[in-house]
Amino acid sequence: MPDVTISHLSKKFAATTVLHGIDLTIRDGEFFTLLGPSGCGKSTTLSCVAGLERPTTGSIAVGDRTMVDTASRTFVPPEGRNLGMVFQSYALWPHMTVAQNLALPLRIRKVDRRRQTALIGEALEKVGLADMRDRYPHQLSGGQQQRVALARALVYSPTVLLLDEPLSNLDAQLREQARAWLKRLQEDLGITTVYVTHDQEEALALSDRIAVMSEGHLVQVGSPTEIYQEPATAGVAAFVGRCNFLTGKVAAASDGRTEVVLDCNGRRVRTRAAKAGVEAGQRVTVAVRPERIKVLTADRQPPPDANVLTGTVLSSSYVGARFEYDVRLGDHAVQVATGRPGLTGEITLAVDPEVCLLYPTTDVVTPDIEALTTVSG
Ligand SMILES: Nc1ncnc2c1ncn2[C@@H]1O[C@H](COP(=O)(O)OP(=O)(O)OP(=O)(O)O)[C@@H](O)[C@H]1O
Repeated sequence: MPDVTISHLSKKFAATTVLHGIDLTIRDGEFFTLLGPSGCGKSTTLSCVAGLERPTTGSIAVGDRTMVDTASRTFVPPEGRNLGMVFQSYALWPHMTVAQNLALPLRIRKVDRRRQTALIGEALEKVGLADMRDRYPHQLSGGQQQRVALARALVYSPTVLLLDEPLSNLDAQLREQARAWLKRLQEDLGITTVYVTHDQEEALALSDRIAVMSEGHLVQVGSPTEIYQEPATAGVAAFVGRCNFLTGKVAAASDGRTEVVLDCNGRRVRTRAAKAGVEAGQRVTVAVRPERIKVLTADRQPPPDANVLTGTVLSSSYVGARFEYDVRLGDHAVQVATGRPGLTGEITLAVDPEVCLLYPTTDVVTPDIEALTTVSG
């Protein structure tokens, strides 16, 4: 299976630029996800790969085949690209059976009848629907319709699979099952896959690598663990998973550690070094995931290097696998996720400097203590 190489891809709609020079290589056999909030340009990028949109500038190649290059005025139409596509609306023809729906792309490609029957059988086998070929779409569940759409994208052996929010019409439980199934299928087929979603959990669960997009730019490209544990910006930390943000001022910065005086309670905390480097006196944002904050009890001593902070529990909720607490820290609140039930009143928190990420920005909104106090009564 080939790589997909996107170079200097820009797209304007009238006077508005929605993609600003995207450079990206999606590797052979990779499950690659474009992740970002609504309107950031994920679908437009995918549509440019599919040939449904023409870039304003830039080029896209699949393997060594150039699909579009604005410099040399090359443009291969969608039907000439041999890419499989599945969209949010499965777009199955309601008046055609499953087999007839799958036959359509084969007829367009002038595959002979006998070969069509064999290919349709194989594709339905792959998605586990071999016995449903004569059903109409309305006789199938949402999950089955989604599989038919996938089978239709696979039936002509595309070189790359392009999936635009294909699971978003399924209910939560079905969606999780479909996610696991899709991941296994993609691995079995080894097909290079470009997946578009705004659902960060889905992206983390499915992908080999993720590109986080914001306002037509790529902000970070990395494995799910890199994106979650080493977010490149406070914006990525906020978008992927939950995160606490505390603002403050750098007191001292030395190799590997930075000391920050927090605005919320005037306490000094040690953090990791900022990626971009910071100077004493600079305003910064400290970001910590809720599950990285440890709750100390009498029998549990803080690790030697940890930041130790006291706070007051404002509210708690039980979410099945863990308890979540809103904890007042000075005039701010932080979220703490832990297995410990029944925490109330004043508690002591330990935070390893290694899990305190530091960003030279103060642009992330911190939780409003008034709102939390009101909610908790
Ligand atoms: N045909 C079009 N004409 C004008 N503007 C468009 C067109 N298609 C997309 N846009 C604009 O381009 C921007 C990016 O849209 P795009 O659909 O790529 O975003 P997205 O990240 O996929 O969002 P969503 O998750 O909501 O689908 C948006 O501001 C959108 O309004």
